[in-house]
Amino acid sequence: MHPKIGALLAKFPRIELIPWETPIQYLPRISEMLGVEVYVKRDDLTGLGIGGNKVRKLEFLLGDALAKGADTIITMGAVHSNHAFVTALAAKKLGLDVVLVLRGKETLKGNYLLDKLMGIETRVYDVEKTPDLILYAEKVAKELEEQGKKPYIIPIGGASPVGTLGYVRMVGELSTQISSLGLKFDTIVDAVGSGGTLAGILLGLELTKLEVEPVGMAVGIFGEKMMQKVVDLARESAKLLGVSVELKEPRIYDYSFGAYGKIVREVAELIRLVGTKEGILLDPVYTGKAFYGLMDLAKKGELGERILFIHTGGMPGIFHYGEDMLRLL
Ligand SMILES: Cc1ncc(COP(=O)(O)O)c(CNC2(C(=O)O)CC2)c1O
Repeated sequence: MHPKIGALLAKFPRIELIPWETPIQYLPRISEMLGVEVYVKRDDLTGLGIGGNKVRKLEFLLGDALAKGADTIITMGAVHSNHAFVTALAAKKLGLDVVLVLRGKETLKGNYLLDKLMGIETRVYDVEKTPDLILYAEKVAKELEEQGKKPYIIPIGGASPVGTLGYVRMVGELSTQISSLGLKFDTIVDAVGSGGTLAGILLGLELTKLEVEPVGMAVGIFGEKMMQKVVDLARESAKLLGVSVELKEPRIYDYSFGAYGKIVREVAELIRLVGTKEGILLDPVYTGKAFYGLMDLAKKGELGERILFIHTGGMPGIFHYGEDMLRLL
């Protein structure tokens, strides 16, 4: 762990949910296809339940919830939400109650099937966008308070200054890994949904002075608001840490293929390619779109000679949308 990052984060309550460092893996056959070196940081292997990037954020978010005496966790997402399921599983593991406030159709596939299998309480609402759920989540919190419970609301994707510390810590872990491997990366690429992961990477790179350019691949329609959210989150986390930093806007590209959650043939083909070439499974909502963007830009020479992809998990999405993808292949 980078000493400066370790020292800064030591003052925040953190529950260890990831008992190891996630590995960095070279992708020889994808690298050969692209003519540049591609590595992947296996944050799909963070280990709690379905793993993924949210577990890093939850170490600090659930640490904060417990420090504040919470007994019930509320969070939000689409019914296919990786974040919602892994939050619920971590909360249950820590002996906390949990209510998931979700949007969409109750489909017993992927994460929603896991929610039900684990006996997690879900409230599903027919709203357009996940932020529309905030009001419902606040109502659930009020209802719980009237029952004498102490609820703690985790925002969509865990995208808050406290949650962002999870990816500041990831960069602290990464910096010692790459110096012992003697590797220097030109770019670090991740999927952008609620923006917290990229925000943490942005701040972590600034604090460690690691000379790697962060590049985001937005999987929802990307607009100026998203960029602002990433930079604001990084700034608020810096304030939380009590550090003043100069933060440059990262490059963020729109690889949503027109809409968040839209299942497209190009990504189904990409998932099959990476799966059969490297034995690594990507998902159709997040990491498949982000890796498509990585390959697209790498072919144009826009990501440098050595690229690190953060595999942020999302496996259940393959089972939620598997039939849709098969019909496209
Ligand atoms: C597998 C996977 N990879 C990347 C991301 C994007 O991370 P950020 O939300 O931190 O930008 C998600 C998010 N998922 C959300 C969810 O509800 O699951 C927050 C949107 C993800 O699940």
